[in-house]
Amino acid sequence: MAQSKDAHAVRRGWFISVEGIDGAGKSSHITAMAEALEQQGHAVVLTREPGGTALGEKLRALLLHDEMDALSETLLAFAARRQHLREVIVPALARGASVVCDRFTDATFAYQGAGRGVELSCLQQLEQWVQGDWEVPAGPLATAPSTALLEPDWTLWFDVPAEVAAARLHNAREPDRFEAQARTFFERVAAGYAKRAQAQPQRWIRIDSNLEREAVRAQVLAALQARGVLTKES
Ligand SMILES: Nc1ncnc2c1ncn2[C@@H]1O[C@H](COP(=O)(O)OP(=O)(O)OP(=O)(O)O)[C@@H](O)[C@H]1O
Ligand SMILES: Cc1cn([C@H]2C[C@H](O)[C@@H](COP(=O)(O)O)O2)c(=O)[nH]c1=O
Repeated sequence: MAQSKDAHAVRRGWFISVEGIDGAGKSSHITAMAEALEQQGHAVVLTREPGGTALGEKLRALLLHDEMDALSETLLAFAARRQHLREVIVPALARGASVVCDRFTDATFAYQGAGRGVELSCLQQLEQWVQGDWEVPAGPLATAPSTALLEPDWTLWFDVPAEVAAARLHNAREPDRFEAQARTFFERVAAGYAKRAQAQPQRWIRIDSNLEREAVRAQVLAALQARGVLTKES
């Protein structure tokens, strides 16, 4: 029987991003999430933004430690992202691996957009330039390769009040340039995430991170199981 060309096409893996204000507690769960995927037979690339490539890690050091204006921050975040897509994310998805990314473009909309006040139209233009021209196989949620913006299939958003996050970070480590920001900055960033989540509810998974670590972990697993990313035995 003749088969369509699509029947032989490689399907790409999951593209999952993880977001939240600094101190939300996401790092505590990302490795466990990647391990759970691996245990169920997925090849997984665990990576982060800014970073994930040699250039990206240099840009990360600048972003986290050097003073600069908000537009410079935005441009560096997108430059790191472009290289990350070229070297790591797109090749991984193309060979069928899943990508778990500690922050992606939603962080730029939340931190530089809502936090610093960079214009939405500027962020949207950069997003289109950086994420708009990749050819990757269809994702697990799609029936055909998409020519639209390359963005995560799922975004786990660790939501916690700014004062709880600040209390968690207090004395936890030497603060970087973002972690040293005032509470009001993180309230704006949190509102920025909430707005993004409201605009694209099909992609966003809100995790109530204002709970004991074990309860947060249970929510993460349940959310991924409910969406068929993980099977029940994880
Ligand atoms: N559920 C929790 N309850 C209490 N403390 C927590 C919880 N989760 C994480 N922490 C603690 O809060 C601090 C920040 O956690 P973590 O580094 O995982 O946050 P993060 O969201 O990854 O932050 P950042 O984005 O700044 O790296 C750490 O000291 C961690 O041990
Ligand atoms: C991708 C991205 C990140 N940031 C900020 C957010 C955090 O404060 C740091 C990264 O630190 P983490 O410990 O890895 O969470 O960078 C940003 O401002 N804009 C971005 O696009």
